[in-house]
This record gives sequence, structure tokens and C-alpha cells, in this order.
Amino acid sequence: MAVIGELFDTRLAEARAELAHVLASPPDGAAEAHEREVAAGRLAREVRRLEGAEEGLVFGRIDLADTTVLRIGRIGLHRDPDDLPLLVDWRAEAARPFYEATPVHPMGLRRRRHLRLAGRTVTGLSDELLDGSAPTGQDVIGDSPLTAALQEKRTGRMGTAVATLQAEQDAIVRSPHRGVTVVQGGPGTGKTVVALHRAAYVLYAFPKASERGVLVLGPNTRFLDYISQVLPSLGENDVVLATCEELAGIAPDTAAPVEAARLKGSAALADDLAAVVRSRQAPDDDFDVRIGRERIRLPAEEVVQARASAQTSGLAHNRARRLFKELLIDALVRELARSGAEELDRIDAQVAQLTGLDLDRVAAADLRRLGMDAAPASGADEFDADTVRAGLLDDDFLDEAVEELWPRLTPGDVVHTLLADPDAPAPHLRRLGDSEQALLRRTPGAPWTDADVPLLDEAASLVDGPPERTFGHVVVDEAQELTAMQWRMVVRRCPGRSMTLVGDFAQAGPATVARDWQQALGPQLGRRFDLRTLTVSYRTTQEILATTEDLLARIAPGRPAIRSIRHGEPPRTLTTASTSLLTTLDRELRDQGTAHPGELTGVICADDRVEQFMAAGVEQHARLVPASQARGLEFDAAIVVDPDRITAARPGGERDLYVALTRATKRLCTITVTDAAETPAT
Ligand SMILES: Nc1ncnc2c1ncn2[C@@H]1O[C@H](COP(=O)(O)OP(=O)(O)OP(=O)(O)O)[C@@H](O)[C@H]1O
Repeated sequence: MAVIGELFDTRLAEARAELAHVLASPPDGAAEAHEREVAAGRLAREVRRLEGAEEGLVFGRIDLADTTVLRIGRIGLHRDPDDLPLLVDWRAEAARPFYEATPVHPMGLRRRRHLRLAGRTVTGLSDELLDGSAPTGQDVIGDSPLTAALQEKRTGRMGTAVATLQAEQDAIVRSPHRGVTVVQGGPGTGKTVVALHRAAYVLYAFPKASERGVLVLGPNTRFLDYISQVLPSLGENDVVLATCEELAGIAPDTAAPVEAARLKGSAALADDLAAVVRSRQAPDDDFDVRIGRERIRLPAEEVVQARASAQTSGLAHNRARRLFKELLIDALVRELARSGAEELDRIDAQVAQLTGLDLDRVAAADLRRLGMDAAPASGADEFDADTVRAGLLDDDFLDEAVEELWPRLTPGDVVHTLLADPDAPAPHLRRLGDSEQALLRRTPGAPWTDADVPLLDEAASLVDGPPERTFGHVVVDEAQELTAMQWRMVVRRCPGRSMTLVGDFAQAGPATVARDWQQALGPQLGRRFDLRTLTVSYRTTQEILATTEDLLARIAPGRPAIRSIRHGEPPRTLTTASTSLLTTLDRELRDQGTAHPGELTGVICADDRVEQFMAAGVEQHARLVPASQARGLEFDAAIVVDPDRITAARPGGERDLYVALTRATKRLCTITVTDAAETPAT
């Protein structure tokens, strides 16, 4: 162990020194400055990687039957690349038995040891003997490391489970499948754990995917904050964590009403957006333009031909506009050459008629006298097509004329036209009923909502082309939340279709229309996904799961109940009148604070109660979470306030309630309100 610590310190000191050296050496010229920047970036990443892995660097050891010993850690460490590693990276194939060996399939192991460290000091050991041999004085048979890990107090940030990944989880994390893997499972079954460890595994094991980077997409910034520590502690800092809005680079001003969000999530709107863009691409009409002092008219056939070529080029609207313009200019140049030649021939003919001279012959005779070649001249030869073409490309008047036919568009223009213009070509949208159309109707200058973001992103891809940043692998957590339009956003950013998607339809929010993975993914990814199911809850106690069985049967009929490895107190219910709600909540918070000091309590309530509870100072004692944002979060204790109000607040509110009730690792208290006077209208 001490040797590993020393080697780690040396590596970290070397990386820091090298970084300091690179930053201190002044670059000589632009090329060197660039090289220096690249080297500094690489070294800074290496320093961060090592620093992130320092805490709990070594957490396991396996002793093989042939007496080989391997120590398992967050990163790998070798003295020399050709030597056996002193520390095996948990993702290496050699570490697999640490996670997957069982007494029935010992995978060549005699013993598996879990270590607990405080800094560099080993504070706990626990061994499992896998080959059926009797423990010796060297073996420490103690508490299961998983039990110990689960008993730790919640901190408000998710911790890594790298030391205790369970075999069914590990098999998914290490899956060699490079396409789409879908992981489903009830609350607390470790879907997020699997998703994040999978992201780290992909970076390690799939070099192509890691070159292009890994994206982890989460439902909101509260959730991303909750999981933000996990990957750095696995030695990975290069993963991009984002919400859909961050991915699109758009900050919406407000949240859309649920019904509008559902409608805007429909993939049919993608066709409507494409139709709006196409409708702005050159009508079947002549092109009439003034060039210098001349008016030139291109017939409609020329315009139609240029449009067809631009449209079939595969380029997005604003890029295809350039091609369209160039094709029109080619046609104009041909037209100018033709009309110019005609004009010259007409002048020659007039001169010949008036003077009897053939100007072409005179010019040729002059050239011969000067000893130069006398090629037969024609009007077309005197026309410098390249110069004319270049001039037209830069001509502002011409560009204005093209703008009339094929205007440059912004994503906002396109979405606004679709939602605001009753004459816009929008076959799918127009098929909706009047009330639905009214929900989608947009007035000029209205703020953009979160549900507009995928529409704006779709429009951006139509007018400006595919997103600049794409990823080699995408992990989507709470994937049941994504609408069809959001799936399109995701797929655009993952051309290789290499993804890990985790979620649970029993926890779906109100904007989700799909009820299973086939419905959700089929349109974008077909049937090509590997579906895995996790069956054991590591969060929600068996007692809490038992009280949610009826609710689960209503929201996900036929779904087998999951089992939990945790047991806790039976859930309690307090009943109060609405006028006493704050007093009851305050008393409960104080009681829990006294009985269980240092524990993290979450108060989950209908969104419209948050302000009132904030004003009452609830956040001094607990995390206050609107029910719409509770997905994925976890607390030692949860107080769910006024379940009826949560259920009534949004369509599919029973699923919000199910999420709220399954957040606690130890105890759940539900406060019901007896008088429904305050229940909001739905
Ligand atoms: N193998 C494990 N070792 C230690 N802790 C684990 C393990 N698997 C899951 N956990 C813990 O169980 C809790 C629930 O895990 P996680 O949040 O990944 O579940 P989930 O399926 O994503 O839940 P939800 O459906 O609510 O989103 C977390 O505290 C997580 O750290």
C-alpha cells in the first residue's frame, strides 16, 4: 500500500511540475503557443484526474487461487508500462472478478477483499472467501461492504459505488455492446450508478468513443449538481454534463404548460418545421434582377433547377442558399454572355451597314500587322466570365434580390413562423383541434419556453446544419422524461448511436407520451437496443416500497414489485388542517433534527407550495424540493407534504407522487391535509 501511495505522489508531483514548467516557458511564435496550450491542457487534465482519484485510491484486492495478488483502485498505476500494474484500474478486464465472482463462479479467486480508507490509512477490511476454503488468520470476515456503504449518511451529493458495484450492475457497466443499451428498474435500483460508471467505462474501454467525448444528459441542473462529484472521483473530468437546454445552448425564459409541452414534444412537428423551411426556398417564379444598368430576367425553369440542385445537395438552408445563389449567378453569367454577344453582333451589323466595314476583319488585319495571332473574334470572347462572376458574388443588389427568393433564416424565425403564422405550411399542426392549436399559438415577442428548445434546436439543424459538437457516447439519465423532439436532439449529437439510456416509465413526468422504450425510441433508434432490468433497490426501504404497491399498480399495471435490500422504520402519516400545516411541518422537522442529528431531510411538496415554505424558513432544516424536480434525488428522510395536492397539480400527478414517496433511504413521513380548500385547480 505504501508503495502505491509513493508512486501516486510521484506521478502527481511530476504532472504538476511538468504543467508548471510548460506554463512558465514563454512560447516562440504562434505555432509554439498553440503547442504549449495543447500540452498545458493535457497536463492540467492529468493533474485533475490524479487529484480526483486520490480519495479512496485503493479499495479492493483480489487473491487468485494461484497466489497472484491484484490491488484494485480508481485508476491504474504502473512503475513501467511493461511491468505488471501495482494498482489495477477498476475498469480493466483483470478487475472484473472483483465485481462478478461468486462462490458458485469464483472466476479463479480465492479471496475478495474490500478496504476502507481514511486518507492513506486503512480503517476497515472485509474479506469474502470464494473457493470454499476455511478462513485463516489472514482473512477478516466482517460486515458486507455494501451494507456499510449504504449505511453512510446522505450528503446531498451522490457518491461513487465503485467499490461495491453489484454483479448485475457491473455486467451492464462492462457490457461490450457499443450500440444502445437501455437500463430500466424501479426507484433506487442503481440506474444512475450504472449510467455514470458506464460513462467512465466507455472512456476507458472504447477508444473511438472516448476520442469524441462522452455526454451525460440529466433532467435538470439540480439533478446534475447531485451527480456532479461521481465522475471526477472515478478519475474522469472529460465528461460533459448537461440538460437539454444547455446542450442546445438556449436558456428558455419560462416553463411551458404541460399540455403545450406534450404537443410540442411530438416528432410530427419536425416535418412541419422542415416544411416551413422549404416554403422559404424560392417560389416557381422568374428571377428579375438589375445588374449595373441592365435588367436581366431568368426564366422560372432556371430558378427551379437551381432550387432543386440546392435542395438535393444535403446542405442546411443557409448553406444551401450559397449554392443556390452561385447557380443563379452561373445562369446570369450565361445570360449576360449571350445578351452581350447579341448586342455586339448587332452593333457590328449596324457599323457594317453604315460604313461597309467588317469590324472583325479589320481587327484581325491589325493584329496580323503587329505580328500577333488573329483568332476569329466574337462577342462571347470579349466577355470575361470569371470576372463577371466574381463581381456578381460580391454584388449587394444581387444578394438582396436572392434574399427575396431564399432568405437567410434563424431558428427563431422558423419556429415563430410555424407557431404564429396561420398560413405557414404545417400539415400536422393544422390537423390538431382548435384548443390544441390555441395552446401552441405564439405571439410575436413572447418568451421562449423549455418546450420550445427542442423545436429551436431542430430548426437550427435545418437552417445551419448539424450541431458542431457531437459525442462518441451519450448517457441519458431519467430517459423516460424525453419527448420525441428531445430524442431527435440527442440522436443528432451521437452520430455513432452509441448510448446508455436509463429510466423508469413508472416515474415518467407529464410531458412523456410514450409508455415503454419501444414507443419512446422506436422512431429514432428502431428496435436496435439491448434492454437490461435492475431488480434490487439500494435506496428505498422495503417498508416504503410496500406502502407504494397500490400506487404502483395504478400507474404501472402489471409491473412486478421490486425488492429492497434495505429495511427501515414503517412510514408514518400525519394529518393536519391546512391552517396548521406550517406548524405541523415545523414540528416534524424539529423532531427529526433532534432524533437524527446530521441527517439529510428532503421536504417534497407541490411546486406551488415552494414559495410559501421558503418564506417559512423550511430550508433552514431541510432541502426543499418541488415534486416536479424530485426525480433521481435521495435523502436520509423524506417528508412528503399534501400528497393530494401533488397528485392534482399536474396530469399524471400520481407518478410525481410515486417519485416523491421513494426518495428516502431511512424514513418517510407523509403529511396529509384534511381540508381540500387550497387544492389547486388542475
Ligand atoms: N452497488 C452499489 N453500491 C453502493 N451504493 C449503491 C449501489 N447501487 C446503488 N447504490 C446507491 O443506491 C442509491 C440509489 O441509486 P441510484 O440513484 O443510482 O438509483 P436509481 O435507480 O437511479 O434511482 P431513481 O429511479 O430514483 O432515479 C444511491 O444512493 C446509490 O449510491
